[in-house]
Amino acid sequence: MSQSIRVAVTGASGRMGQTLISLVNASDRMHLSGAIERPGHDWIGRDVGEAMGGSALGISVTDDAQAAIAGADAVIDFTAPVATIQFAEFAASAGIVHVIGTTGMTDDEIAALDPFTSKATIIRAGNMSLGVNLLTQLTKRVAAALDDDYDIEVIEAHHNQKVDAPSGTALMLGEAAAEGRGVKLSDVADRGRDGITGARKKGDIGFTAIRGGDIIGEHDVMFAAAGERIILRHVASDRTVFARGALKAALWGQGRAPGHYDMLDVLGLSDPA
Ligand SMILES: NC(=O)C1=CN([C@@H]2O[C@H](COP(=O)(O)OP(=O)(O)OC[C@H]3O[C@@H](n4cnc5c(N)ncnc54)[C@H](OP(=O)(O)O)[C@@H]3O)[C@@H](O)[C@H]2O)C=CC1
Ligand SMILES: O=C(O)C1=N[C@H](C(=O)O)C[C@H](O)C1
Repeated sequence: MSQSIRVAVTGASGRMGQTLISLVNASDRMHLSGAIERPGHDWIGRDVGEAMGGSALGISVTDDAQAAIAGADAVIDFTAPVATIQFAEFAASAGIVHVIGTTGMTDDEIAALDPFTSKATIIRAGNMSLGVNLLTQLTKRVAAALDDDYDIEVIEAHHNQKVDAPSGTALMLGEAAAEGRGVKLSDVADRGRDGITGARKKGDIGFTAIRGGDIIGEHDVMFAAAGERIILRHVASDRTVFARGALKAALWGQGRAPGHYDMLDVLGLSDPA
């Protein structure tokens, strides 16, 4: 049997942080070596299992991210863009795997990861579930098969605490649709309709974001034409679908050359070169 890998989790108190810690703890292929929160957080110094309302796990929550990352084989990070860039620097110094689920990163923030990809094995995706990654491939195929008589709309729904829109997943699906159509998403994205917008521009890819209650994550890609609509849909009803993908990525990255990968690489769903 291969050795159990050491995993540090950032944003330990967060929705994803807690889901990840539970799954890492239940895995026989990895164990929790660090639980990171920001300085001043009231979990700092507490046993993370107890802070989560369960039994002790023997790991105290720390605000020393650099030390926790240096003592891990992989860091799994679902936090916020500025924090993620800092964690990538620490992952590069340690030469380990950095699994990034954080969304809402601007193009400049994504580019800020570049210097670290020569030393860290970065695996980043706006959605780590198998279902959504498969859906991106289906979206690309359908978009390639249809002409622009079919208006493409991406509709997403999330809980009322989500801070970024459109969701990372919606942008992945929009990119896939644009790629299938042979256009650049930045040239055709319509991201904020309000007021007298005028008629829909042919060829645009529209985005709509719903926020409410405890919705975990729902995404539709609609292809709407005169007389018919095709709707591709993914519904997440449990955050473990994202966490399972992240754990898979942490394992896949072990021994892999430094670089910037995505979940299609991990899942073997990338198009052949
Ligand atoms: N790729 C995917 O499959 C998925 C991605 N996500 C993304 O993951 C991110 C987190 O989502 P979620 O867990 O719901 O959010 P939460 O707000 O529940 O958790 C975020 C955590 O990160 C912590 N954090 C923020 N900034 C820092 C920092 N500078 N240093 C250390 N910790 C920090 C927060 O601490 P504090 O409370 O003190 O701010 C909090 O504990 C979002 O970007 C979300 O879109 C979510 C689900 C799936
Ligand atoms: O913030 C969330 O909750 C989620 N974020 C990701 C996104 O922005 O797409 C993935 C998932 O939909 C949940």
